[in-house]
Amino acid sequence: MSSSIATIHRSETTDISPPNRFKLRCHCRDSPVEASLSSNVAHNHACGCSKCWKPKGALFSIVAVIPKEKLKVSSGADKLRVVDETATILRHACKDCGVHLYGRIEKDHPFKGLDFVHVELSDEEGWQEPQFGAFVSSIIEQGYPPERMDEVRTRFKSLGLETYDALSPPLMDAIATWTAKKAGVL
Ligand SMILES: N[C@@H](CCC(=O)N[C@@H](CS)C(=O)NCC(=O)O)C(=O)O
Ligand SMILES: [Zn+2]
Ligand SMILES: [Zn+2]
Repeated sequence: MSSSIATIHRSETTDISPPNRFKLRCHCRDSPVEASLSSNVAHNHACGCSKCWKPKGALFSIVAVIPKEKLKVSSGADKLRVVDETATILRHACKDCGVHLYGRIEKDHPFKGLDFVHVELSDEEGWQEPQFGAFVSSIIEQGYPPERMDEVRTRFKSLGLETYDALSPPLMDAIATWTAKKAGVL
């Protein structure tokens, strides 16, 4: 891994014992796809972008990262397909119910080595709480009335969460630092 950001994430995640106890499951009643996670997640947040999976009717996705070696597809791997092969995050969805089990980055990128996951797909408690709202303005692109954005941002504030129209400043700084190092200007 060329970037330090995955190291940062790794130091923030905690191993869970016994390994593979925590499972994410798709919404299929029969033979759900299962991913087993062996650590907690980091940078959990609400994402308003159009690409991250959210339950029907939800305005935001809840999405976090976990080192990819901490995630194993433990059942139903044959039902997974990549939603968009051209995206940076290769989101692996169940072809029957559409739920995204994990998103992985294969190309050179500051977040390569981290998988994107939705902990609401787990029955367990104790996951990191959402830390901020990201890509908030993107909900307008999906039909949300722009004149009602104040309500959305106020709701986040009432939950003690900042809102951003990209990622949070520390994550944007980490991406920019990676890019600057790659370009040789840092
Ligand atoms: N406004 C766009 C934003 C999409 C976007 O840039 N999403 C971010 C947050 S998940 C991203 O990192 N995307 C990379 C990818 O989807 O591969 C949308 O709503 O579709
Ligand atoms: Zn499914
Ligand atoms: Zn997103």
